[in-house]
Amino acid sequence: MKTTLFDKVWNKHVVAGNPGEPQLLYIDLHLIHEVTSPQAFEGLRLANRPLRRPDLTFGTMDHNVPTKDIYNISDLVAKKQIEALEKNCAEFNVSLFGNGHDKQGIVHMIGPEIGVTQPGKTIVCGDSHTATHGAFGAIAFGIGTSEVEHVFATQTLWQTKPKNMGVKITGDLQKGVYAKDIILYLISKYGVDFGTGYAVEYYGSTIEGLTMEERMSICNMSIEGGAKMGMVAPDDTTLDYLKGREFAPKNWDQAVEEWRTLKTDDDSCFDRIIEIDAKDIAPQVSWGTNPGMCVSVDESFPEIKDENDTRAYDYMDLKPGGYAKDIELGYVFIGSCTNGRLSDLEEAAKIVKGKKIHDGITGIVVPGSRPVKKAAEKMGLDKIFEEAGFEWREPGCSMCLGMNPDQVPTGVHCASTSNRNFEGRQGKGARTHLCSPAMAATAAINGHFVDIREEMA
Ligand SMILES: CC(C)[C@H](C(=O)O)[C@@H](O)C(=O)O
Ligand code: SF4
Repeated sequence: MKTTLFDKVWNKHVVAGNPGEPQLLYIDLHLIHEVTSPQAFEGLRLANRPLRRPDLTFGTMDHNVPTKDIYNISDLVAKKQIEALEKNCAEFNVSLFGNGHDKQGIVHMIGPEIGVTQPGKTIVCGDSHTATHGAFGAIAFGIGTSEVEHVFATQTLWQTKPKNMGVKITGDLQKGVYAKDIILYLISKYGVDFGTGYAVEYYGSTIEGLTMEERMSICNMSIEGGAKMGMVAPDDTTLDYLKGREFAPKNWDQAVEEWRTLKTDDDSCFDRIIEIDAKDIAPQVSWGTNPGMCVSVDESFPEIKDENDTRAYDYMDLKPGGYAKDIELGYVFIGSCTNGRLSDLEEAAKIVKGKKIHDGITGIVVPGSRPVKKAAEKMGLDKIFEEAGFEWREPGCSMCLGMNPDQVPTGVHCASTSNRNFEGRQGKGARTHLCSPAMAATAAINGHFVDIREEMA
């Protein structure tokens, strides 16, 4: 029978349960961070149970860590969570990339970097952006703390199988349009719930032409479109990325042979298909308080349709009919698990090289992981950013969310390469505008958004 990539991976992992009912899945990789693991470890301890597969579990510190003075954690909750993770990983024998470790990074960066994120795996983490790992052709999704405990104890998880959706993107992207614009465009056009109840596979010539880092940016934000999982079928690009990484399979040829079978047989296997022509996508900027509230940079903000829109306009202090270029920016943040990878920093650095950030703009660049930081410094990117007036920081989630000292002040507008623009996301009263690294970098130089396509023409 013809099936999808998703079905193939799912079916290989079912341990118990019948189709149409919740099924027990075997979990190949469990990633953990300091925020959603403490209670799960406590549960194990109280039940006097061991952690079943420490060798399939990897921890990192990301959400709470300061990006300036990394060992000086003044927030008491943050400090407690960081210390708990350290203690728990030592006690349960879990590899931890703790504060200052040379493999430390945002949890969705470390898996691909060390090569544990692989095609055909089931990957979970107590974090909603786990779909990032689906870019490798894995089933990867976020779970809650009680599920984290279940995986600790059993290396399995009960799940109801979602339906299959294909998002087919074909054609060439315009110059100045990036993976981030693809996913923001998709969510703004089809809504923040288009993917609810589905596992989404991104495919088509545009996707095939993207690098792994770009595919990760797209899969990462599947959750902002309601889908718990986003996938791309493995191909030569995937293999090239993985080959030689620390945890890449030792029996490489055999693994590749199996990975080559991981693809959707044909379009008829999907329950729903969305088709997008890449040339229709312009650089995106969000104007409101969810990632679906986005416009093309040259398009005016939409009319008010409902109370959500009214509330969003009030919170953002913007009006229908306005334009992104007129937003008075105060902050620019380049980083996060969506756009804190080397190619994102390279793209932004190309734009700021030899220029100065605009008066009144605070700009910070935060590599998503220590390996990215190191690689960027080797290329001299840190110098380019610093000479332009940006702060160059230590890795972490940073200003993506207000769980650490990096926050946008109340009422200030921030051009941000992160993935969420909810009320208060970057700090109390902060006003977030989601965009690509290139758009954020140009905005920093100009003091407001500009159409990057014109700058590149
Ligand atoms: C703190 C964590 C549980 C949360 C998530 O699940 O995504 C965070 O990473 C986020 O991006 O909002
Ligand atoms: S960078 Fe942002 S989205 Fe990613 S895991 Fe951290 S807080 Fe969540």
